[in-house]
Amino acid sequence: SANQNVRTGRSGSVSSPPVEHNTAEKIDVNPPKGTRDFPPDDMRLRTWLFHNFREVSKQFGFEEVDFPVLESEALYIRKAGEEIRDQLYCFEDRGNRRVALRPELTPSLARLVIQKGKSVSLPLKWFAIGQCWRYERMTRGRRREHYQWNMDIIGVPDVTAEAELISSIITFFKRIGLTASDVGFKVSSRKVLQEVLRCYSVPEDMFGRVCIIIDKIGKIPMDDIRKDLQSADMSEVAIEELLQVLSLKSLAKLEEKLGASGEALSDLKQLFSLAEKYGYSEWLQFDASIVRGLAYYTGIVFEGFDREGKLRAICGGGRYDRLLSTFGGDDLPACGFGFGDAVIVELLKERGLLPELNLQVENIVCSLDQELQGAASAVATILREKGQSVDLVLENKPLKWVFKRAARINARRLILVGNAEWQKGMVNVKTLSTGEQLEIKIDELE
Ligand SMILES: Nc1ccc(Br)nc1
Repeated sequence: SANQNVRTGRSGSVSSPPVEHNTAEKIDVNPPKGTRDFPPDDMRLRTWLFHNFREVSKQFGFEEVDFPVLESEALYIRKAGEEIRDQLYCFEDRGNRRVALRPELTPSLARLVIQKGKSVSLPLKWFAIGQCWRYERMTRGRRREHYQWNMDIIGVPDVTAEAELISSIITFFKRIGLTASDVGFKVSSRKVLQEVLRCYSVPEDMFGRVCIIIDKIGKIPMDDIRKDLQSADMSEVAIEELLQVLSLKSLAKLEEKLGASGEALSDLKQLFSLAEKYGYSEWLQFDASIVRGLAYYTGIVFEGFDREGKLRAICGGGRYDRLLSTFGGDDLPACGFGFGDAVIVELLKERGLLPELNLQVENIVCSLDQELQGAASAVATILREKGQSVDLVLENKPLKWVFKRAARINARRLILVGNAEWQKGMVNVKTLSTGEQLEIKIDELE
């Protein structure tokens, strides 16, 4: 091009004349409140995390699924007073439809299962990694988006499904260097709550709401908990009995309280027995106070916690056998978990377990003469067609600049395309770790 003639040697070239002064109003270059960019370093860590999510999901025979980040608001309208409802990122679209950025993945999964109906064979073992949203007043300055790994088993009524899901999370923890000394699982069943409420004739339709109230223990004053329980038609006696049962941390004590015939106890006993067989008993503990904050759980619930007690729950899940029928579908037994991308990173930082992840490009290719830029592109193509990664230097740069870039991208080799060598059908290959330099025939490059 005409500009070509005015290029000044290696150091640089004349581009269009500089703008005298920039009159444009500077946009806010930060992402919207509560959201994150993922520049290369952060994106490498996220990719590493998601790779481990995927590897474990594959190891357990799960299939990946995905759903729109935008869903009908109706998926999340549950009357139990959940935080997820209070913080729904919802709006009316241009077609006057009430829609929401998904706050979690399970309702989408339930929707897809119903949509697929009889065309899929059970059990379904599906996993997804998706961005989830909440609209929270920025008073607490918390994030408004995070990525969640979900694994769900649809069509298995036995706690063998929950045992398998917990095993998959433990497999993930072990993969990234965490042990039972670092993290554990608190396990309970909502059937504990159900059995107590039945004893005190609390209406069944209060169940979800009572769970949400109980989940706030430790987050709001106990007086407010008691007031909320009273508003859920519970008597003083029922409330005290319930709070007493929720403080239990041993299955033996639970049996003393509820008797041996209830489903809660048999489910939990079976789960702990299966944990023994899987070899992960040391990771689990019974804790009746665990109810989780989603209204749709109906049975076993569990959450991963850091044993130092500094962080919020790492992950959580449980059985939700009635969710499909709330969407008008036929009920199917279902259980699953959600695992966020934030707390786990905080924990790995705490434990010094964040992986060293650097950009690694095998080759950097550069022409020593501007007439050989095309030749350099040809060399890059040859290497790439052999499956190698190449950073092709795209402008005339001083060698000092090239070496600096080679170091930054951790290139293994520097391929120099020079006139003399090119005339002989060769290039200069420098192994950067040893400094060894060889002239290699282009068709023998590998
Ligand atoms: N459900 C939800 C969504 C987004 C964030 Br951040 N936390 C929880």
